[in-house]
Amino acid sequence: MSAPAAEPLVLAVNPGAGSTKLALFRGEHELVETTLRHAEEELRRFARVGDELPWRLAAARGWLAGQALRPGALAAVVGRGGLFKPVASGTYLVDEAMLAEAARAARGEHAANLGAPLSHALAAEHGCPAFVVDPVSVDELAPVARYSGLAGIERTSLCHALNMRAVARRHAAAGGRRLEELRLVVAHLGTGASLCALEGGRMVDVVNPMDEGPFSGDRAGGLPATALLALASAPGADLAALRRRLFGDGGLFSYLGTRDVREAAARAAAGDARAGEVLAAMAYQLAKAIGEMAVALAGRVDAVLLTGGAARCEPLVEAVRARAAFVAPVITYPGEDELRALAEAARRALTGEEPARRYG
Ligand SMILES: Nc1ncnc2c1ncn2[C@@H]1O[C@H](COP(=O)(O)OP(=O)(O)O)[C@@H](O)[C@H]1O
Ligand SMILES: CCCC(=O)OP(=O)(O)O
Repeated sequence: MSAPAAEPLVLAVNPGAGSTKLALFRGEHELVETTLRHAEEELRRFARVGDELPWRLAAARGWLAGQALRPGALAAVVGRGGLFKPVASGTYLVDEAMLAEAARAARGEHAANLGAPLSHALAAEHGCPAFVVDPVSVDELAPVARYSGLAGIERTSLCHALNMRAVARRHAAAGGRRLEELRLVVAHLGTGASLCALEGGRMVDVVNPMDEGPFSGDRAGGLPATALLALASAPGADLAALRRRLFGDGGLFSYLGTRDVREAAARAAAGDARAGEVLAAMAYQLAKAIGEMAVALAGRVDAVLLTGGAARCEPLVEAVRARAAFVAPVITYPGEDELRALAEAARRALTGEEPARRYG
C-alpha cells in the first residue's frame, strides 16, 4: 500500500559508533533506509566525536542527493539524542543550547551526540524543524534511586532510552494498553546493555552501562570499586585508555576477544568451555539486573522485555529466562527499530499529538 502524499515526509538520522543510519518515512511508511558504514581507520583520524560532524554530514548529504528530494520536501529531520543534561522523556526541538551542549560533550563523548547537529544541519536545508527523541540522558529516576551510598556522588540516568521506550510502547499497543498502565522491566541488549524499570510511563530506575550493571559485548558494566581505584592510581595509569578499556574494550571482548555474542555462542556450542562460562556469566549478570529493576517496581511486574541485537541470541535469552522468569513473562523484541521510533515521534510532534518540548 502506498502512503498518502499528504502525510509528512520525515528524515530519521541515527549516528552510531561505526555507522550512520538514515531513513525517509512518509507517515508511518518507511520509503528507503540505508546504513552508511564508517571504517575504524577513518574514524581514528578524529580526536573527538564532535570532529566527525562535517565528514558524517557530507556522507549523509551524499546519500540524500540520490533521493532526489525537492528543496523544502522534508517536514522534519529527527535524530538520536545524546548525553545532554538530564531531561524528561519525549521529543525535543533542537535549539542552540542543545547544539552547544552536544559540542561540549560534557557528559561524555558518544556518537549519539551527533544526532542533534546532523539533524539541525540537514533540516536547515529544507527550512523544517529538527527534533531529537528520548535522548540517552532521559532522567526520570525516583528520588531514592539517586542515592549511590556516598554523599556527593549521585547515580545518574544514561541508557538506551529511545529503543527501550519504543519497545515498551509497542508492547503496550500490542496488548491494547497504554504504556502508562503497565509496569515493565526493559533490557536493551546491544553491543552495550542497559535496563530500566517503567512505571506510569516513566523510567523510575535504570541500570546505566557507563557506571554499573551487567557486562555486555564491549562494556565492563559495574566493577569492584577497590580494584578499579587500584587500576586508576597505578604508576603511569592513563585515564583515557582506562575509560576506553571499560567502555569499548571491556565485557565479552575482554574475556574472549570478540564483541559478538553469536561468535561466543558458536564457540560454546563447539565445546569451548571458557566461552560457555563467559556467556553464562553474562546471562547471570543480566538476570541479576532484571531482579534489581523488578525490586524498583516492588515486584509487581507485568512483563520483562528483552530487546537489541543480542535478544536474537537464543542461548543467551534462554539462560536469562531460566533465572528471571519468576519475575514475570520474559518477552523478546529482538533488534532495534530506532529509525522508526524517531520518525513516529516526529510525526506525533508535527500533528500535535505529542508536542515537541523546548530544551533550552
Ligand atoms: N541474528 C543474531 N543472532 C544472535 N545475535 C545477534 C544476531 N544479530 C546480532 N546479534 C548480536 O547483537 C549484538 C549487537 O546488537 P545491536 O543491537 O546491533 O548493537 P549496537 O547497535 O549497539 O552495536 C552483537 O553482540 C551481535 O552478536
Ligand atoms: C550510555 C547508553 C548509550 C549507549 O551506550 O549507546 P550505544 O550502545 O549505542 O553505544
